[in-house]
Amino acid sequence: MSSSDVVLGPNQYGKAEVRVVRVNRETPVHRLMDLNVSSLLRGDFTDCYRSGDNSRVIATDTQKNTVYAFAKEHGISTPEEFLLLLGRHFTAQDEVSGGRWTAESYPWERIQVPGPEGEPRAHEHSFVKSKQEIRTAALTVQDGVEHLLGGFSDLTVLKTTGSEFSGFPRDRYTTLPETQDRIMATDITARWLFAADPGAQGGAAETDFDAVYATVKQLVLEQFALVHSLSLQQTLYAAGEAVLGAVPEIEDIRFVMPNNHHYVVDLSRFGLENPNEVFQAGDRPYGLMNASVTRRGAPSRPHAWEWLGGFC
Ligand SMILES: O=c1[nH]c(=O)c2[nH]c(=O)[nH]c2[nH]1
Repeated sequence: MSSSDVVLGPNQYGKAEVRVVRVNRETPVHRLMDLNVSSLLRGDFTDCYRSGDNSRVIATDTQKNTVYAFAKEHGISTPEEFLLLLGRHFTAQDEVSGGRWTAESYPWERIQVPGPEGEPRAHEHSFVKSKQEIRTAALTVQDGVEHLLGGFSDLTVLKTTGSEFSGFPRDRYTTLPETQDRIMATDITARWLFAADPGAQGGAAETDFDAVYATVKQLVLEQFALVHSLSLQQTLYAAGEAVLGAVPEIEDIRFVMPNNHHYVVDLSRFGLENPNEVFQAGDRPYGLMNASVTRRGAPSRPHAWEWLGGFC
């Protein structure tokens, strides 16, 4: 095979998992942002891969330093806005035509301490990590277009009733009994695509990313609780539909939901009844639901989702 028979395929490179903690000390009530940021650049880096020519390679170390310098110079208001700053900075450079910038944001809450009258108050500079879920953001710039995703991972929820699964086809390998009452539990990972260029031309100022985040999380939790579920798929769709109905800035929301099975333990061996009270929490295997819920007619924007493991 001659070297001309081989070509470099799609590629990106950069610094993964830059851990940056930004303290805002403008007032005695400090604010804290704790992020894990990755920066991956795209462009014509063929000569680097094929002949070791680094003359167009923005060092991954420089990318890391830029994250820290931007945290100082611009602060970190929201993960989405921080990624927009990074993406625009790098794509303004000749060598870079696009890229992918991602962030995980770890939530900290103020520690509650007794106030002067003994009532609880939020401490100014002491925090406790809140473990409910991790907020995420991802910005992809491809062919001059920005694709911005908000999201969260591992929002673990469980309901002890209000979930059924029946009516499915049976064949010689089907053993699962139909159930009208079961535990339903999942770790919800979601990403939502903002309508084209929410960050363009002052658009970032118009989109309140924190408010969108709070609304999406609340709606997803509400639907999980309130929908009498005939399947996890149905619950997933209801959550997506509620979000699209309430948040005009979002045009597509995608979920990854494992079905964290809970098996009713057979206690009849011990002469005991078990009317859905004692369960074995399953580990593996687990059901897995991946789906997107999209506005009809929304433009297809596959670049937003490519290489973002798990989302279809
Ligand atoms: O909500 C569910 N959806 C399924 O597709 C499925 N399949 C299964 O075995 N249990 C369940 N539960």
